[in-house]
Amino acid sequence: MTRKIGVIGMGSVGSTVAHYIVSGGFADDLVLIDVNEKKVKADALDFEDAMANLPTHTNIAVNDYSELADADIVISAVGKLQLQRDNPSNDRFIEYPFTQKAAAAVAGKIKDSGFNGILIVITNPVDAITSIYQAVTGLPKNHVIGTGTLLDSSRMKRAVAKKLHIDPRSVSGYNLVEHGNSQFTAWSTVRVLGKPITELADKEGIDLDKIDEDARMGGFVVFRGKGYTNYAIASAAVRLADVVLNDARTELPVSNYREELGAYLSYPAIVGRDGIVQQLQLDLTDEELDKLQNCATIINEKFEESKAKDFAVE
Ligand SMILES: NC(=O)c1ccc[n+]([C@@H]2O[C@H](COP(=O)([O-])OP(=O)(O)OC[C@H]3O[C@@H](n4cnc5c(N)ncnc54)[C@H](O)[C@@H]3O)[C@@H](O)[C@H]2O)c1
Repeated sequence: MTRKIGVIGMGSVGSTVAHYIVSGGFADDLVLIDVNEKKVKADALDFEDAMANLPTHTNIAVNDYSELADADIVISAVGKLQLQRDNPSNDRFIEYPFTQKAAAAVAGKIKDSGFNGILIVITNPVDAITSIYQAVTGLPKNHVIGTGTLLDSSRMKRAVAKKLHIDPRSVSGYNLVEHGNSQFTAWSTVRVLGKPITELADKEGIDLDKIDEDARMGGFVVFRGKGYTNYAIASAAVRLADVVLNDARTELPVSNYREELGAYLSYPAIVGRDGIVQQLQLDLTDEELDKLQNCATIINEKFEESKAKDFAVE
């Protein structure tokens, strides 16, 4: 069975996603799409020039939506990060006036291609944009997934792991709800060194509030350093794609539609070839439950305000 992935939007993020896919051999066929034809063609040629020195081969098609008809996965990295550079705000909604329209247009083309796989959304503000992609493509809700707080959770793991001088993969637990300012680390879910972190924090001198803030603002620290972020998000998106391709049924904190909260938001789910195959129910503390409800309300309000639902296709 061949593995086919489409990447739409070849800016800093999309081109890093594509490079990771090509260099890691995650797909047999790769479709690259961008309105900036010069850039996407140049990237495709650059990848093909890498092929002779790579361990695996990838077939690459450029700017052809019809190629998505039989793709397993499409990844949206469409965006306009210049808006963030022009208006430094620490708020991912700064891109929304552009991305809501771009996502709706791209989603229409994905739908017209006959694509029937799993759509992974990176474009910010990711929870609201994931809703738009689902509404316009009409794909089942469990087939449209935002990378959500998979990235923020890995930022939290990095901060905890550095404090304890261990591998971030030896930290488990989640940042929840919005890939944005209302997110929070659900400390009741975080375990390390075989214990709940809440039992270790005082003894090890770990300031949980500071790490929570670190995870929330980590992206902006990287952004201020180089004007974009790419490696960590590309790793998260390609991991998610690989979990789908392998039908791995991995527990991941990704943006998925939670019926009881009426929104796409990050909450751990089991992910496999059929997208979100099982939704989890965490035992959160009362304080965390309050934060969760508050974040869900914020996400819903922002989505309503934007009139993004106008993009829904009946
Ligand atoms: N979810 C996350 O954790 C996360 C992390 C980092 C970045 N992002 C987001 O990912 C997106 C991409 O980031 P970036 O730094 O690569 O931005 P960028 O501005 O460098 O690149 C965006 C690309 O999208 C292309 N594009 C725009 N409209 C398009 C359309 N209609 N069809 C096809 N291509 C189109 C542009 O030509 C450009 O090449 C942004 O929205 C950014 O905020 C999300």
